[in-house]
Amino acid sequence: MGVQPVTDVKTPIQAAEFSAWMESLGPWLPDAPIAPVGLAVSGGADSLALAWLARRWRQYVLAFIVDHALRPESAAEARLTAQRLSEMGVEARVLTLGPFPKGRLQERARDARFDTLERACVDAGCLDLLVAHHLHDQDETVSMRHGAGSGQAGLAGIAASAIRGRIRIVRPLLACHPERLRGTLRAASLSWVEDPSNQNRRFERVRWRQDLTQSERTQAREWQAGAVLNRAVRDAGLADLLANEAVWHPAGWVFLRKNGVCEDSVSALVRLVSGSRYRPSREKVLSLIKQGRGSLGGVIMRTAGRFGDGVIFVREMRSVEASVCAAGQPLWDGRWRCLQEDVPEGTLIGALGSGAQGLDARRLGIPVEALQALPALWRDGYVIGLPDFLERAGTVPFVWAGGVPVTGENGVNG
Ligand SMILES: Nc1ncnc2c1ncn2[C@@H]1O[C@H](COP(=O)(O)OP(=O)(O)OP(=O)(O)O)[C@@H](O)[C@H]1O
Repeated sequence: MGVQPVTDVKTPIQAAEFSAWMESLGPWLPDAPIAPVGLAVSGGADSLALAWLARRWRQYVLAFIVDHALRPESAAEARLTAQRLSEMGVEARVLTLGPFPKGRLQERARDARFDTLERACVDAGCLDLLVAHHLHDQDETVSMRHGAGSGQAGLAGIAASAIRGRIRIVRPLLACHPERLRGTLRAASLSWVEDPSNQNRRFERVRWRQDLTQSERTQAREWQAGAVLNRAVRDAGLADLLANEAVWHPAGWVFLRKNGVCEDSVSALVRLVSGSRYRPSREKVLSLIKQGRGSLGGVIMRTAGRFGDGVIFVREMRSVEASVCAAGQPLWDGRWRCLQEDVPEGTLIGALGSGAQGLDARRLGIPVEALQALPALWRDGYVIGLPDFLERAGTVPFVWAGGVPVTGENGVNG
């Protein structure tokens, strides 16, 4: 999906045009009530236009409105948005967030919003969630990242399609000028909510939005297009290299043959094994390769020894997350999800750690560090459930749920 010509930015978007954008981002499940397509709707012009267009594209869509409860009027705005959606024939659910800890408000609000949206999508059977980022959001992101010295990965900008946890986030409007979205709503006589924080220069993004000139936006689009191409070529090379040189084991660790050690493979594998959404910095990756072993981003890279001629990547015990309550199938350590439906009250998910003592790592074919960093169900200081792939009695289903692909994140981009 390339940038569309913006000769007349006021021309409303037609249903056929939107459908063509959606087709380019498929495949999609059949249009059925059992698996509606999710819509993230704030009530602003962009996401309301998205909802209106999406409803013309298919019958079964389900909108989620997150009320951050940070302003006194937000609950009423969320209700008003739900009503506007219902008038367009779009069913809507309001998700109200609890209070936030102080500091880094925008970032925390965004993370909490996505976590809540992901859970709501899973509950409602939505595999895909559409969000309304548009061309100007992309320009601003790329310009901000360029200003901060980002490399090619960052300059590739916001992805049109990306896996986030258990769902796929899709951004069909990334190549669309925001004026066209407002024009679309006006043509359909629809109103929207203006969020005052979108004008607040205290936020860095708002300053970029207001200050970018047309030629700076054009420049940002050139950087982004170049970076997307560069990323696609690097990704293809990396996928090839990993297919030939790496083995990813079900217990969450990776073997990489000596020939396969390079900046891209180490960076991707550190991120994969840690379950982090972020890549380690380039300098740190290069220094780790130079040393040949060490710890980076919560992952240990060391000589593979009995596992072959290369290195292994294992989750570092001292970096694993503290135990979490096991009820409700939570994600633990950004890596594992326990699918056990009923767990006794007071059960926790935590690292196997000392609970690995009775297990023979050598016979299981797992490095000791990887074994200790596996998840287990704990109750009153005792292990009551091991992951099922260890194939022992009394195991419980744990699945890898890092939700971050090793390559191909920016495969489709605006
Ligand atoms: N409170 C919210 N509830 C649901 N989805 C949201 C919410 N806030 C943002 N989103 C989704 O994330 C996208 C990008 O967020 P951003 O904060 O840039 O949007 P916005 O300025 O609120 O734009 P919009 O005009 O779409 O409302 C939105 O277009 C929308 O799809």
